[in-house]
Amino acid sequence: MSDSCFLQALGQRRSVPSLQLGEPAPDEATLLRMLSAAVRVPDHGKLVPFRFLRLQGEARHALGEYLARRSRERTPDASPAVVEKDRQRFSHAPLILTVIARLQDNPKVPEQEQLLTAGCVCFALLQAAQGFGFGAQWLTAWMAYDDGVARHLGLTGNERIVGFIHIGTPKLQVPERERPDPAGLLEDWRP
Ligand SMILES: Cc1cc2nc3c(=O)[nH]c(=O)nc-3n(C[C@H](O)[C@H](O)[C@H](O)COP(=O)(O)O)c2cc1C
Repeated sequence: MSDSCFLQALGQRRSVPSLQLGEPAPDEATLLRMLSAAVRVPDHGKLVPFRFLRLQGEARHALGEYLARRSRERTPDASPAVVEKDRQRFSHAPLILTVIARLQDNPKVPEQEQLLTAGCVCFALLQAAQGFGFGAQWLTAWMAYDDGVARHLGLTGNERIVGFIHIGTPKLQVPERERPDPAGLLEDWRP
């Protein structure tokens, strides 16, 4: 990829809402190439403070059934529409990669940096998915922060869900949305 293609890709990155993601998902070889891109993140101390948990096929629907139960447990007066939304959350995109931060005690690398590295992995996955012609969206919602969900997915005590990266083939071209004006965010520090 020439520099200009690379810069063009950076300038065109956008998410595709999970509801608009359908089959096919990346095949195994493509997925591994996407993961190779995603693991090339800045990583202080080379701790590799992340791992991936793949959700695909029937496992997505089984997780949806659990989420519906958990949703009712958390909010007994949740409306049927809310519970149904939770049941369906993982049923749209054909592939969801759960990016899990593995937090380690390290005198030089605080937890925040390890979480940031795992966040970079999420962003790199979005870029890689788009680069391979797929669409992707980084979602969290309550299920990323719920202890019951974490246990259900087999996380250990030092692990955190940083994002569910929904990946598939876009069903439509997503319109551009307004972006911040970078010049307005830039200041010079003056002593
Ligand atoms: C950590 C994180 C969590 C997010 N969780 C959600 C979410 O639960 N629901 C949602 O609609 N968007 C969520 N988003 C926003 C989408 O990933 C995405 O940024 C948004 O759809 C706008 O698209 P864009 O990436 O093209 O700007 C989240 C973003 C981040 C960084």
